[in-house]
Amino acid sequence: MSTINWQTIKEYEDITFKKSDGVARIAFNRPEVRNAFRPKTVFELLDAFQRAEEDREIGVILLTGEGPSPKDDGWAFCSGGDQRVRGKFGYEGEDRVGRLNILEVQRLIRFSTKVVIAVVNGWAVGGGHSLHVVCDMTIASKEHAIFKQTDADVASFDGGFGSAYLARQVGQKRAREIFFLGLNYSAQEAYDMGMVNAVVPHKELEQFAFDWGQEILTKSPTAIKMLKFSFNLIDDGLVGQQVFAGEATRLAYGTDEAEEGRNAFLEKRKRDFDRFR
Ligand SMILES: CC(C)(COP(=O)(O)OP(=O)(O)OC[C@H]1O[C@@H](n2cnc3c(N)ncnc32)[C@H](O)[C@@H]1OP(=O)(O)O)[C@@H](O)C(=O)NCCC(=O)NCCSC(=O)c1cc(O)c2ccccc2c1O
Repeated sequence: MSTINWQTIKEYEDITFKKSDGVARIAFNRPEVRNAFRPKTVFELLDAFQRAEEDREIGVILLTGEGPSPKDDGWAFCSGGDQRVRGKFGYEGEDRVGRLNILEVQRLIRFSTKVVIAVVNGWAVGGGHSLHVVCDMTIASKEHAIFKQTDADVASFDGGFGSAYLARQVGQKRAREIFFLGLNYSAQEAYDMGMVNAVVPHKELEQFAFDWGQEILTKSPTAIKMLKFSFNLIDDGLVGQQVFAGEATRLAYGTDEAEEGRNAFLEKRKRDFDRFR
């Protein structure tokens, strides 16, 4: 068991962002509304995920929710879009622009070169459920995690990762049940279905997730990154190929052969790749 020493990286209003020994922790911080997100929350998430992506010390990102609620002690990972600010064209901030910008967060998680783990400490509902789905792994609180897909209740539908990728995890029949009925599922039920990796007593949840992070950090970062994009590739089409190929290009840039190509151009001389055949 490793000691956690969270240090705040940046202060935000709707989220918290900390790191300790190579592991970042990004958490929703609106526990009074079960950590529902508004556009401001999402802008802050985008900023934190981008910072975590570019921080070379960080190899693993935990996504979780602050809690419990000061109102009633209820725990939440995330209850999806804040329905109080939903307009005709999406979720509105002070500028009144309607946004569905949580989809950008989903893409950052999906295409992150780091391993992203959902640490589900309470309700994972609607768009919050979709976020756990898109994370690389999910660790759930035995006592407090509840998985529920309410999209159809509020006339919304995540037709991307939230549903289609969920079906990859739990199978078509179960995924349709989750969306069409909107039932509550415990951590153990979610584990049995294949959408949760581990069920952990609430008090040990964060330490457990942090320890998994430490284990992942002992492994080759290049291998982990290429494995993640290999897992993604079959479902991500040409974009998946682009992401995977981008990392292949990065690896190629590190070779003497690539240096010869660049140097010959810069030195205005004939390129010579003979020694690389
Ligand atoms: C999450 C719950 C099941 C929890 O139930 P519980 O009984 O424990 O708690 P309360 O219902 O009393 O809630 C406490 C308090 O929080 C407020 N609240 C909870 N969730 C939200 C929310 N999402 N938005 C606004 N406010 C919320 C609740 O009103 C209470 O406030 P008080 O003032 O009364 O104390 C239950 O709360 C629940 O079902 N919540 C709603 C879940 C939901 O439907 N979420 C939206 C789904 S749609 C979505 O998230 C979504 C977003 C996107 O951006 C998309 C983009 C593109 C495609 C799809 C998208 C999408 O589907």
